[in-house]
Amino acid sequence: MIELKNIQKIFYKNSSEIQALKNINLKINEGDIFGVIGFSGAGKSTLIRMVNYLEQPTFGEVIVNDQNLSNLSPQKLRLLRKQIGMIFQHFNLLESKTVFENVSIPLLLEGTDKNTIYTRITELLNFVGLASKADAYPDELSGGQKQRVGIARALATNPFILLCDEATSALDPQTTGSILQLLKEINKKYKITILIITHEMNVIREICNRVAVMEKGEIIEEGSLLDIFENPQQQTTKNFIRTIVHDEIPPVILNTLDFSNKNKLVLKLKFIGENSQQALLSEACYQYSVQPNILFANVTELQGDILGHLTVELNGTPENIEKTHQYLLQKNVGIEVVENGNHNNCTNNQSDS
Ligand SMILES: Nc1ncnc2c1ncn2[C@@H]1O[C@H](COP(=O)(O)OP(=O)(O)OP(=O)(O)O)[C@@H](O)[C@H]1O
Repeated sequence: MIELKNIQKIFYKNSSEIQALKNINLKINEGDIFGVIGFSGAGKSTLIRMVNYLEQPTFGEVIVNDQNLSNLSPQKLRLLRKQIGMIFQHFNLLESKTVFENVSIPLLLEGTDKNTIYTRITELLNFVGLASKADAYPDELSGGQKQRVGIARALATNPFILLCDEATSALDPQTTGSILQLLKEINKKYKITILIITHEMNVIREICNRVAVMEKGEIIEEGSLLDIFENPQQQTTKNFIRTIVHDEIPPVILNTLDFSNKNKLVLKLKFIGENSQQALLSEACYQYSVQPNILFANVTELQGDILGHLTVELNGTPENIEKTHQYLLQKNVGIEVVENGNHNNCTNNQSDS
């Protein structure tokens, strides 16, 4: 559906070069809600603007629906752009036009007749929940309502791709949630592939099925939502995840632990999917006569999957503690041994710092 091949983008400013994108390779499949996350300056906006060729690569190819954009005539590029909708952080509405008029703009530019426009815009305003605001002006709307207008306008020409440029960054958490649900509905109902750029991990968690993490113009990590949350490889990815998944032992608890006592072992356990439902820890402790002392627990929902974090102090003989440890490993529980307050001894599929 969308493919970026060996993309580089260099901006020239005051006789110096800014390498905004370096060797970007990315494939977005039909039906994806694909999220690109990165800090400010990572290159996200430049990347998303490649897809509708608002920004052209210095090197590399952009392929959309099997068409190499660099080979398209200006007329064919204009036609393709009509099929790629875009929404923005600051909505980009015309303040002097009503809601109805703002949403109509793409159809007016196409020369669509008035009756068709009326039917289509009425349908879209109903869909985004703004039928009663058709005659209102943007300054009479809340941020969330303005973004709904932006979404209706982006859908007016029946696009097959929707690009979302920090679409919820100016909204409060509750409004963000409702806009994200609307995007999910659009993806399902109209079968529109969605590419979202954001600096908020919550946006990724709520609706994306695939994720790429960007840093300094490069994609440093990519995978399914569960892959990224379960086994992040890069420090930046881990930092983003920690903005919403709290898996650190609070210092006030950490300071009470005695790491030199051989009859105690502190483990940080990660449960995924079905494992999270099972009483694996209590089974193991019961079997090997070990007393668990739960220090910290947290459960995160990832669009139907469960990711659980549990930090536990095992109390028993060193042999029984080791048997309990091995039992949990065999059950595919992600485990880190916490030593001296550092959980750097990875004993399963973990690679945390
Ligand atoms: N038109 C331009 N001219 C010169 N430099 C640019 C231009 N557009 C972007 N850049 C530079 O390219 C780099 C990537 O910018 P970009 O806006 O793509 O990052 P971003 O991840 O979207 O950041 P933000 O979230 O702050 O918008 C930055 O160093 C930026 O200053």
